[in-house]
Amino acid sequence: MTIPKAYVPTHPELFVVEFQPGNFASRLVSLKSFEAKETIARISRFTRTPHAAYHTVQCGSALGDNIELHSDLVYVNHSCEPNVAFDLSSKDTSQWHVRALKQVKAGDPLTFFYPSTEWKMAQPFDCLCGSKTCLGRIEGAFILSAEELSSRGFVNPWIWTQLERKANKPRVE
Ligand SMILES: C[S@@+](CC[C@H](N)C(=O)[O-])C[C@H]1O[C@@H](n2cnc3c(N)ncnc32)[C@H](O)[C@@H]1O
Repeated sequence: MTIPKAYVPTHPELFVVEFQPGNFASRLVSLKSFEAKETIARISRFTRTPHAAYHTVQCGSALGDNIELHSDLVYVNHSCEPNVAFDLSSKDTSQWHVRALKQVKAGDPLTFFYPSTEWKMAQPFDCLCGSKTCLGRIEGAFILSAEELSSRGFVNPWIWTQLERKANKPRVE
């Protein structure tokens, strides 16, 4: 994504967006260090949308439970070994936040595990995270096992609910 014409940084004290030419190659880099479990930012600038897209984040298990981020947080890429969690588990949306899963140093790109929010992604992609436990194609949680999910630090509750539903669904022969 190239720099959008009207771009204004939303968290200039916390992050910088490194815009890269080419398809979806931009990323969000931390300007500060954070300890594991520390809250990095509230997820506060968003609107609900019924339409899932590559830039939306799922926030529940009902059809249309998606939010559109109107902040630099939209540039957080996926990693199979993420350093932050997008925690939208509270019923109180003012509690939704991004939290460090491990130590984050100034200069580190921020990454979260997309299947921790997304059951079935609108736009799957081949992961370039380069981690040892990289899953390859990222399509959402629906094709992953409980083991593959639970080793990523944090997964939102609706993903566990949807996984349970899938496991209890009678198979159609
Ligand atoms: C919400 S955007 C994140 C910001 C994006 N990098 C950009 O330049 O706009 C999500 C898209 O970024 C790309 N992306 C994110 N993480 C990736 C990864 N680990 N490997 C390859 N592409 C990734 C995918 O195209 C994905 O659909």
